[in-house]
Amino acid sequence: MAEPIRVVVTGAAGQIAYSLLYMIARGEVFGKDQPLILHLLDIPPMVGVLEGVVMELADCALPLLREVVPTTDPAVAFKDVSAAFLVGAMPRKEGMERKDLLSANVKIFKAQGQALDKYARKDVKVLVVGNPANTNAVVCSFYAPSIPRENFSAMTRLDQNRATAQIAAKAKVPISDVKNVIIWGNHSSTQFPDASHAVVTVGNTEKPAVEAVGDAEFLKSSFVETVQKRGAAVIAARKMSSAMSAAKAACDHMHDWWNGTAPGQYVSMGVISDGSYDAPKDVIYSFPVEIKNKQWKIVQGLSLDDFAKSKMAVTGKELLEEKNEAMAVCNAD
Ligand SMILES: NC(=O)C1=CN([C@@H]2O[C@H](COP(=O)(O)OP(=O)(O)OC[C@H]3O[C@@H](n4cnc5c(N)ncnc54)[C@H](O)[C@@H]3O)[C@@H](O)[C@H]2O)C=CC1
Ligand SMILES: O=C(O)CCC(=O)C(=O)O
Repeated sequence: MAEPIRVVVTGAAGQIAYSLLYMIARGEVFGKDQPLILHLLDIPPMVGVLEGVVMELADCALPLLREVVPTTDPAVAFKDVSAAFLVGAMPRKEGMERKDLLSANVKIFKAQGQALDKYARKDVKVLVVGNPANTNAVVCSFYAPSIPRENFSAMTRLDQNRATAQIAAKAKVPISDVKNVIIWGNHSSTQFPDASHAVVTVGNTEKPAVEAVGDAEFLKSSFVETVQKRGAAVIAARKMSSAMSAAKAACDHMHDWWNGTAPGQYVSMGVISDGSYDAPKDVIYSFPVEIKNKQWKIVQGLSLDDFAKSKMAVTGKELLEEKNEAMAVCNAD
């Protein structure tokens, strides 16, 4: 069996981590023959809760889990990690936009970028979940200059999963028969969920989603709005933000980054923008990517109509504004 790898989850005493840790420790992300040492980071007031999480992980009796390291010290948490799930941050409450969290959360990601730079492996794969995820990821990368920018990503996989589920329900097919739905831009209400390149298997035939769904207007209106506002809808219903689905999406994201995407299939990830599709450069923008040998590549050459271009411009502009605001907060520190 392989040597254990070290994986850190921040916000380890929180609600997303409560689902996420079990999935990682079961082998659903890094494989069923990859032993793990889990580093759990939270803040001092949560030490008691963290102890309970450690007890429960032990009580799960998971063969791949070789060691658990609970800590409030970033130097311990990030030491030699191969993968980092940066979940720890304040979640929004009803009536807030995700960017309202910016000034509180961005400082966490500055400090964690600095700690990653100092203590983590240089090939660490970093997934930022804590909101505003794209902007936190850009900040984290900025403060970790010794780690390639390509190693920082933000989670839009939950949006992709939500969009895929909407299309599967509308086309009346199992979720596994829908692929290549794209999330462009920011993990916010300006994101653009795009089904125009998605493919649905009906019977034994692959069809464009627009044909399988049979309702082009739906794909441009209520589909887009439902996905954009799904996080808020869950908060309104649960009085807490999405957790089980967020944990599942984090596993999907890291799983595909680690293991690669199937031929002809792409997934959406917030990654450093090179200006593809006229997105602003140097923000973390969600693109469709293909992954091989743990390296993502933005899918090129997809056609965009004026509707798509206008939506993508709005979300790109928001990301630039968020980045400027975040850097101002960091510089004021
Ligand atoms: N990108 C996405 O699709 C999604 C993002 N989120 C975001 O994930 C974040 C976490 O959500 P939940 O787990 O529901 O929140 P939660 O409040 O249940 O847990 C957050 C945990 O982070 C800890 N924490 C705070 N500051 C920390 C620091 N400096 N270092 C380490 N830990 C720290 C808290 O003590 C708490 O235990 C929120 O910002 C939420 O908005 C949630 C769902 C989806
Ligand atoms: O919507 C939020 O602010 C919290 C959780 C989240 O990001 C989501 O459910 O998409």
